[in-house]
Amino acid sequence: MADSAQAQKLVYLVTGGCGFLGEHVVRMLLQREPRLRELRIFDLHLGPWLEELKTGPVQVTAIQGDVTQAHEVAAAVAGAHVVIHTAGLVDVFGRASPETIHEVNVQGTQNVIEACVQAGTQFLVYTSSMEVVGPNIKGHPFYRGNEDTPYEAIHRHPYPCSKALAERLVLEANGRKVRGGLPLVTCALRPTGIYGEGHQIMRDFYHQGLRLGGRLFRAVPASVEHGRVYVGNVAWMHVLVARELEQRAALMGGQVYFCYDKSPYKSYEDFNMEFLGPCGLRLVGTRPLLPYWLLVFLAALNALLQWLLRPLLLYAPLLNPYTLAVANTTFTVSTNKAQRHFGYEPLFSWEDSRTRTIRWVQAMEGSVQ
Ligand SMILES: NC(=O)c1ccc[n+]([C@@H]2O[C@H](COP(=O)([O-])OP(=O)(O)OC[C@H]3O[C@@H](n4cnc5c(N)ncnc54)[C@H](O)[C@@H]3O)[C@@H](O)[C@H]2O)c1
Ligand SMILES: C[C@@H](CO)CCC[C@@H](C)[C@H]1CC[C@H]2[C@@H]3[C@H](O)C=C4C[C@@H](O)CC[C@]4(C)[C@H]3CC[C@]12C
Repeated sequence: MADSAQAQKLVYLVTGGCGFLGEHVVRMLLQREPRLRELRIFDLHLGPWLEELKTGPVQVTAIQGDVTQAHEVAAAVAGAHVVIHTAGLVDVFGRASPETIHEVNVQGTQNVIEACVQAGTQFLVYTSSMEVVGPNIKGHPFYRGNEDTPYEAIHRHPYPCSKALAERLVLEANGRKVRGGLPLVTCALRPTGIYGEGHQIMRDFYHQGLRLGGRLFRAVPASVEHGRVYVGNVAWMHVLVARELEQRAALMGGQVYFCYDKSPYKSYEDFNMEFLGPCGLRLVGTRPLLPYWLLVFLAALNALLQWLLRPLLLYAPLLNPYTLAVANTTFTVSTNKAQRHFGYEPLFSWEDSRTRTIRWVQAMEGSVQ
């Protein structure tokens, strides 16, 4: 008992800790980081599920705050040993303005970096995204690439632009002296499309399928591969990186790592059917039912309607020119950098990841099961 009390000395802060990924990171830290004394969870919106965490041996501190407010971030970071910065505005549907996306994702990240420097916090893990690399605006495929694969990363959409800028800030901050004179050690994790319990877009597809009488209609060719990774494995990578950053600062500082596991390479829609199929949905068509030019036209129409209706209401359907381009461009990773640098192995097998996700869909309100 005395040993474990002595070992529990670290204070972690997770920004965005109430989001889809953030909640998994929080729960994973509590399960798998024995050195934790206090876990601070910082988010714009705090979830009620946090209450159940407060009865355990680790002090759980919920902080309602906004990453764009430097003083709120500074107060949350003060005294923390490690910051895991997952907070972000994930918007590829035109819900938020480009300015707001920039403010949250870029200025928010700058605030986190400055807070670490001022507070003397030495370890910062940033949740980046595959979109920092691609797909690019030219629609070039990225086929089973790794962190060193040459690729023309050019973006126009506010979300990938903001993630790329924020990632650069984090990597450039590696080595800066924090209060007390020690160097800041940073790194960035780049998940591909995350899936698993709590995934809002999976929920949207499921409900859309139910509304369409248990059917979804194929829009993307089955040959287009889209990288996916299970949320539990992404969370586990964050926990491992945070743990190893101190011991392997010279190797890991300033590095980027794609998040990967054993999830199969498939098209976005075929991959979703791995979970939605067993829950009673059917994907109609072995080839896209509509020609590509018509989808491009519908996506452009949606963008126009969004613009026209903006003064009256928010029209933000799943299909727009950007989401169509992403879904239609092969982007998959094949790498072992995380295994080589910090011993990462996926914690959840593909079978486990699939079963857990199916159970979650089945438990959803309105489920056909
Ligand atoms: N979902 C994916 O497929 C995916 C893939 C790659 C990278 N990412 C990255 O992972 C991170 C988490 O994404 P997610 O899918 O869990 O999204 P999410 O929207 O579920 O979670 C983001 C969290 O950040 C919080 N947040 C937003 N603005 C904030 C602000 N101004 N101040 C404080 N908190 C704020 C939100 O309240 C939310 O809880 C993001 O940085 C995202 O860019 C996500
Ligand atoms: C053409 C439609 C017919 O069914 C399908 C549209 C699917 C899109 C809504 C999604 C296809 C690829 C997704 C993105 C990808 O998985 C990676 C992402 C990175 C991450 O940082 C944020 C989420 C996302 C942009 C994700 C969003 C939804 C898609 C564009």
